[in-house]
Amino acid sequence: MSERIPRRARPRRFLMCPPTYFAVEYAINPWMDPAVPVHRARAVRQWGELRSAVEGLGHCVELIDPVPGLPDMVFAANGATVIDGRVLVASFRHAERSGESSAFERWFRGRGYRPVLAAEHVNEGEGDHLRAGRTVLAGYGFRTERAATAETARYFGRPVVGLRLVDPRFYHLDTALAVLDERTVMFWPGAFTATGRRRLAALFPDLLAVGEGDAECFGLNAISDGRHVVLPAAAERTARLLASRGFEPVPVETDELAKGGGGPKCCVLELGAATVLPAAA
Ligand SMILES: CN(C)C(=N)NCCC[C@H](N)C(=O)O
Repeated sequence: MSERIPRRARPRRFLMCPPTYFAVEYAINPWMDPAVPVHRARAVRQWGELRSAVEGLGHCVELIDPVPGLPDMVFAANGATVIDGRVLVASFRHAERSGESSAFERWFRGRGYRPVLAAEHVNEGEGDHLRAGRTVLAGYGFRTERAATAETARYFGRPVVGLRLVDPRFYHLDTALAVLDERTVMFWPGAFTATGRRRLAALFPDLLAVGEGDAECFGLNAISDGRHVVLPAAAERTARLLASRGFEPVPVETDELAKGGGGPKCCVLELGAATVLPAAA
């Protein structure tokens, strides 16, 4: 199953937030250590390269203004979940990030998105909600709460499959699993319960397991358009696995941003399909 499968890129629109105020001033995940210096200029450069890589694949990037005092806002994927133009604005687990909700809500309302709803339950947006065809995979346990699953299903009118996360290093679903296309998912099995692993196996004919080492360098925090997969350069085994399946890995350096506990996917929030054709497809 593999190299011969023709992979088709789907152009998307993404929302990103420049890391103007990026810093590690508190620790709300196991990767953050305020004692380790952050080189903001390097983070800004890596973020710029990520943006260029995404745009270079033919995707559109829109920007939200960063807000002083919200150093994690660069991880825009957490700001909301957007499906078919409906917006469910995140409600953050930690007070340190709660100010981001109103910034994202204002952005969506200002751009004319409707409806826009502030989530009632703790719900960290696309960090824990990944689409696979009509189904939404919903991680819960560390950030998003289990009750959010029902709210997400009601609001979007889509089947939502809850997946409990069990390893605190992989506190958001998109640190432990990447949807490559409607039938192909890659994941690190150790981040899930036996029930979760069974659910994934039942849903995806092509379920690719990656090793713990690549998961630890955020190799699963990848952006797939169905053909190209943007992922951290350090995840070399994952890149080889993807290539063997006919995907085109696009490595980027994001180790400075990783000090905040995220990778490439954390920095982009999907807004929907783009109308332009991808240059690289
Ligand atoms: C995949 N996504 C969106 C993430 N994993 N987000 C990174 C969030 C990092 C932030 N310091 C936090 O701990 O919330």
